[in-house]
Amino acid sequence: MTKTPSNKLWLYDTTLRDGTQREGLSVSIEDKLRIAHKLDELGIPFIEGGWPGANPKDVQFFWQLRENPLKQAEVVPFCSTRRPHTKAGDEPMLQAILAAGTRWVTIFGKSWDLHVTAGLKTSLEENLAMIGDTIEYLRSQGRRVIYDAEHWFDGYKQNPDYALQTLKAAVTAGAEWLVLCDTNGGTLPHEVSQIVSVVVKGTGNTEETLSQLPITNYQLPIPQIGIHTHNDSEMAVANALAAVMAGAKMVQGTINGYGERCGNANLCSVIPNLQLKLGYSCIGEHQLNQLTEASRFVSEVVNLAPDEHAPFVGLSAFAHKGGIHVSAVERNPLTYEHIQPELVGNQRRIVISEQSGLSNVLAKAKTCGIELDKDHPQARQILQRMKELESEGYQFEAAEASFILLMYEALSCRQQFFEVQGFQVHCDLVEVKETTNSLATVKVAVNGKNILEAAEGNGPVAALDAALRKALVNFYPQIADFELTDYKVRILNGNTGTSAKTRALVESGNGQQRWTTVGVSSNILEASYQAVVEGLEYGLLLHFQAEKTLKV
Ligand SMILES: CC(=O)SCCNC(=O)CCNC(=O)[C@H](O)C(C)(C)COP(=O)(O)OP(=O)(O)OC[C@H]1O[C@@H](n2cnc3c(N)ncnc32)[C@H](O)[C@@H]1OP(=O)(O)O
Ligand SMILES: CC(=O)C(=O)O
Repeated sequence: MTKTPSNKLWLYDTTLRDGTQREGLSVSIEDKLRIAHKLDELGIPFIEGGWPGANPKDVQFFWQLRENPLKQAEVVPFCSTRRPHTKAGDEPMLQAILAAGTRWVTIFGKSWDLHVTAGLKTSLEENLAMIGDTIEYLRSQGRRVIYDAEHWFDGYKQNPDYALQTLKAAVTAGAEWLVLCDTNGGTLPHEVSQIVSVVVKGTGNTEETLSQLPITNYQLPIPQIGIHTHNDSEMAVANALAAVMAGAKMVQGTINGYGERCGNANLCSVIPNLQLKLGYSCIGEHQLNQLTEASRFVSEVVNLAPDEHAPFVGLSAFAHKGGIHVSAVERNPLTYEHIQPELVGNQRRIVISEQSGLSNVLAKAKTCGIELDKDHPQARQILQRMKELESEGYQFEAAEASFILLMYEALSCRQQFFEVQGFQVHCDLVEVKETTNSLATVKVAVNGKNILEAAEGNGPVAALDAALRKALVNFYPQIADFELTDYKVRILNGNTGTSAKTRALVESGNGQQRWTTVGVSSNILEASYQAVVEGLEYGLLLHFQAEKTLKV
């Protein structure tokens, strides 16, 4: 007999149901299966898989999951109560969730009298019967029931007596969890605290009473309270935390906060806040430190760019740019970090820019294996040169590879793999059916040999890149693995018309790593050429210095 720790919380992920109600997010069955297995690995105990009666994909999902079941999580289908004036047993939707073959099911019903009369167009009594009959029927079929009280907070504010009657109908019929939903996302944390406290007291399951009960194997007295919040007032996470602090034991949310309209409570923020700040127990420590990876995995699968500024799991969540910050963080990370990034699987990053001080340069040098200190004669020179270039339009925070080359240059250890002696680009403006319309010629010197090469491309930068590779590949065969993966151009002072300066950012890769280089000029080709050349140079540098630590 294990006594349930009073700090134990149950997470309920609805990425595969409410998350897919986000505009612009659509997943295949394979995507859903991959995400479900990832959430299972993360230790989420309840995973809402979809609404099987609503579309064929969700039916298939539950069938396919049986062939490759989850290790620890309960997968849960979701459905509404029966329709007005029907029999629960005759409802095809309820048959569909039974056919999903799960232990648990989630049913949502109406708490707000307005929704009953204006939405369902039925009587308040009939809505109570719909909730009760549906849950009773599912219980009679051997299912355990989570009841989502839709529009709970709005309903309670308008007509508390009726809202409480809906919960009573659910509990009397056998629901084990009552999940209070802030469906429209308009409730504020102080209201959530107050209203959840009322319901928790009503169940008799306050922290004081719970601590005196002989609770075994994580079984809590029935019913327990859960929370499901939406982010329309940007309060979803705060409201979920407020509900837990008022006694809720289940938190529903989604990875990356995906969900209808402005989204749901973001579990990537809810979990570390609960676990690291409030001392609740949700998932294992070894699972918490997979949170960043899980967040990025899900954004990759659903094909949405990750939010780089997301708390806890974003690329910038522990990125330090201001020189004052970097100086202090290098001495003690607590000065500018609210948690250790590694606890959630993230990492500290130092950003180089005109906001940098010497500390940024030293920290960045260290990540390249270069041991510099503040008294090193070249350290301040690197900082000053970088700031001068930033004032001319270069941007190193997005182009670390160019900054590293600049550092090597200042330290007189920049290896010259090749020297570009000139280039020409010819653009064919005549409309042709073929995609090729640019021709570049380059003159390069390698190891004292002069090479003249030409290549075509579907644009001038592609042609230039191809000509350079052609000229160099015989000397450096690894160049065959390099590819230009992204190219961005920004006009820096647009009000000067065609004489404006251009910044070109080129992202290159070698199949294992990616790096970005920058060029700036009033000539767009010249800016692109600088970035392309540095891209090739940095790729070679990575290749030749892969294992070498440079000591200056
Ligand atoms: C708060 C939430 O997020 S709830 C989940 C919302 N998610 C979705 O709606 C996604 C999946 N939905 C669907 O695929 C479809 O809407 C379906 C299959 C569920 C229903 O489709 P349709 O039968 O064509 O109905 P439609 O979508 O137009 O309207 C919803 C119906 O559900 C009824 N309904 C809404 N809530 C409930 C409820 N709690 N209990 C019973 N019926 C309900 C509405 O009254 C309406 O019925 P009516 O058309 O007989 O008046
Ligand atoms: C159930 C649900 O998704 C909601 O009320 O928002």
